[in-house]
Amino acid sequence: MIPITLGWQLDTVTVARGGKPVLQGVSCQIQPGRLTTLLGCNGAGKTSLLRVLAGLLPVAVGRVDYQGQPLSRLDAVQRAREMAWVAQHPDYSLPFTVLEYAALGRHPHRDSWTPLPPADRQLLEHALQQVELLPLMHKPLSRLSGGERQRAALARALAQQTPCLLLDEPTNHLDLKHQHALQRLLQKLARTGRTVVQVLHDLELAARYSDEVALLANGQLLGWGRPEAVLLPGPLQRAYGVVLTPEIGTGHGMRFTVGALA
Ligand SMILES: Nc1ncnc2c1ncn2[C@@H]1O[C@H](COP(=O)(O)OP(=O)(O)OP(=O)(O)O)[C@@H](O)[C@H]1O
Repeated sequence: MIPITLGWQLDTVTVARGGKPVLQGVSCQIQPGRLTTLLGCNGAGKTSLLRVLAGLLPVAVGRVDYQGQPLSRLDAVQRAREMAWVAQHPDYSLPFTVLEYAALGRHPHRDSWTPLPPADRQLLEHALQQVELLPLMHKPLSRLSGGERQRAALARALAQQTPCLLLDEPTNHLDLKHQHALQRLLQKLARTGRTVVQVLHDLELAARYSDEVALLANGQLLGWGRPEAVLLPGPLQRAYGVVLTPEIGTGHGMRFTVGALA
């Protein structure tokens, strides 16, 4: 029987950057309807893995399938209709207002030379509302705070209306309230069938909201699954090089106590 494969299926993926392996033998399946968080220390390979999922980084060895087909069969426009991408450092140098910047998300769906149809305008306003930026829609990007710019990048991705969202440290620059609001929004999007994959550094935020976490170290996958099954003292120490003691809280995910630093 042929297994039904949805989302991404990675089989022993190895990737090199600058002649050095940055992902080694990574195998996993990312299914729709889940919020998945990639964790690990600086340089562990999280962004590289996210770029592989987006089709932005060639795979030296192994196989990446998306919706049961090799991902490489999709061209850039097809990928942009399937996956919205928020980079770790989005380009905010464009001389655009917030609304114009968010409208970039509609490009994969239309001819750039046609005016924005009314339905697109509604989508954009909804996306801006989801990240609480509607009151700033006519403000130039150059005059936004760091957190407001980050939310503009998220609005652009939401406006793209893709089945999948790939977000590299989407909580960068966000205050506490907006970090939690964003995680709740991502959880809600996953509940409606979207595939959401993000990179985070905050273990407690990841454990509280993610359906699944992936723990990476030196380009290898140490674990993939429910946060409480993966974020255990042994793998955490291997991944972060510090003693981390997890505690399962009541209704609020997990807490992590950091031991003495060497
Ligand atoms: N453009 C590049 N050329 C060569 N090597 C790169 C490039 N980008 C990243 N690397 C290397 O690939 C490895 C993995 O980097 P990656 O960006 O995937 O890590 P990360 O887990 O996302 O780290 P961080 O938490 O610091 O963002 C690192 O050793 C890094 O130095």
